[in-house]
Amino acid sequence: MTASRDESFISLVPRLVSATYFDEAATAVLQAVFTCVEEALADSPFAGRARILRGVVHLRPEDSYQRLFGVDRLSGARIEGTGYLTSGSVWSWIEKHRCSVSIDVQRAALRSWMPDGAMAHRHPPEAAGMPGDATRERMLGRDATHVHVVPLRAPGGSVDGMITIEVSCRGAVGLDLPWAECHEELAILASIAGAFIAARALPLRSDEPASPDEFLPVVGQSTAHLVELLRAFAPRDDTILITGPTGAGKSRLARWCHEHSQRRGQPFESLDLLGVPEDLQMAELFGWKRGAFTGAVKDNPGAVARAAKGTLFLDEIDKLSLKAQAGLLRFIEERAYRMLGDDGAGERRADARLLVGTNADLRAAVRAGRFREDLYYRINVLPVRLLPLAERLDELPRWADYMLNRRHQEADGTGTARFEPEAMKLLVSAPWPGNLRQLDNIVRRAYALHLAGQSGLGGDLVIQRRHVERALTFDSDAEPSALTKLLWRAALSFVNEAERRRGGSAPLPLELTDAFRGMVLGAAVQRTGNRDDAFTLLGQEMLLKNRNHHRTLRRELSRVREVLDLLGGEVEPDLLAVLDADKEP
Ligand SMILES: Nc1ncnc2c1ncn2[C@@H]1O[C@H](COP(=O)(O)OP(=O)(O)OP(=O)(O)O)[C@@H](O)[C@H]1O
Repeated sequence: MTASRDESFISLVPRLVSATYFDEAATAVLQAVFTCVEEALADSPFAGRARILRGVVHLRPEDSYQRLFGVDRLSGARIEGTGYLTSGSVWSWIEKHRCSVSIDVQRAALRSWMPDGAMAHRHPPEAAGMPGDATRERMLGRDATHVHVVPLRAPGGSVDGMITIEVSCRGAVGLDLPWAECHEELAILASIAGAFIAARALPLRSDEPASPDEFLPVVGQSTAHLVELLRAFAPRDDTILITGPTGAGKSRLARWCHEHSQRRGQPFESLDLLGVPEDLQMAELFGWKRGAFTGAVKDNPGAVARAAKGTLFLDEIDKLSLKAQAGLLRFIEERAYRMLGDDGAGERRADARLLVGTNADLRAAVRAGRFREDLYYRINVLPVRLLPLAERLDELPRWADYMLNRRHQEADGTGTARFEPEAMKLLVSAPWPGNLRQLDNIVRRAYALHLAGQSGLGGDLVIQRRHVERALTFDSDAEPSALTKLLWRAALSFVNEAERRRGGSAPLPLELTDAFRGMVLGAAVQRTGNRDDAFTLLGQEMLLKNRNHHRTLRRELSRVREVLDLLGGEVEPDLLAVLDADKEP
């Protein structure tokens, strides 16, 4: 190692230790990287012909959060936005193999420097790890003919990000820049950077604080860096994967991304896959032609077509069947799809930007074989994680105030509404497993309790501690809100089906929802194993007293049969067992 390389290594650690912001640390790392590469270039046949254009440090550990910072070598200017992100295929390749890669952009050749130092491969253009044509075009468009990517990884740890160096050397197409001479030193630099940067989760220095708006009314310290990132990601057309617990606000954040993209003003279509049975997912996504299946009485364009020119948010993506995963992958790769039952026109195309949400661990789903690995990497281009409310309590008072005032406006109240300090303290100290959705419910309940105790809506309104206390007591079991959510989803599924049958010979009238009573009774019989206990459990002692419950159960279950006959398809084995038992003499 030369003296100046030595120096840059030695000075790197204290600079990383004293850095308070991510960009300071990234700048220190990139300066050491530039020194290392420039010395290798100076000792090579490309001396004077090859020049470093820029370097980028990109942090993306475990999909939880990201930081991106780059430096233009010539001007020293900070590189903004995510336009310089190396492609998702490179990321998945280095993450999988923990190797550095060198890309000859014009020749579309890729060399992997495996960590054991022994192997170096060349790959044909279509091989895994190679950036796609569009990304290579973009690289060439900014004069980058050679790109070297090093995994950012603390010794022995997982891959937490990558360092990318872009070099311009038009005369070196098909020739190796001196990566062989410097890739090991770069790997050492990256491991020092990994140990200090990834572990410390340094914040981004933000010139302009993220400002709240209609779609994201509260941006506190906890989410400021996330919003910073999203401001960079939202305008791009890449897929954003929003992970986070239920009720944390993923759908709203997706809408925010749409409103901050060039597609704003175009359709925003949201499809929650939890509410769509697996055998209908392809149809809901890609549409169907009349007669494609029983009950398809008229054409339906599907979510992808409805989102054309705009954005499609697919929530609960982990619920996608393997068949629909294959369809979605094809749509992402080729923007092409086929409507169900469309044998004539065949292939259709739609330009829809994809945003996806999930509450599940998609990596675990990939390992378990429930989620396709290739699709995972396709949707995991820009992953962001929304924290549970319990981890952003600094924002809770503002959320509570915002939700209260929104409720007050909806109720046509005049003046302002606020929580007294003791009431707010109680909110901050409560557990929030249901996140923002639960908070919204509590706020609404406390508001209703307050109104119940006074005559009108006039004047300023102060919610007291006792109202919050009572609202929280009702809510002490988080289950009811989960049930409400599921009931709502069932209602949406029902309406979806009714829409599908609109105008057909077998419509879906509202009366069929009465079958729900029968299903609940059936579930209770199945759970308790005994009709008397089931009716007692559901507060029907009167029927038991008169011994009328057998007749009631029979009547309710016959409604269930009616719905099942109309809808067709598979029936849950437990429900089938209850129905069969009812037939027995
Ligand atoms: N930006 C926001 N503005 C106003 N209310 C919000 C916002 N984000 C979340 N909420 C409240 O939280 C509720 C849940 O939000 P959202 O549906 O976006 O969460 P989610 O994470 O997508 O939930 P799930 O995973 O259960 O679908 C909303 O109905 C609303 O009451």
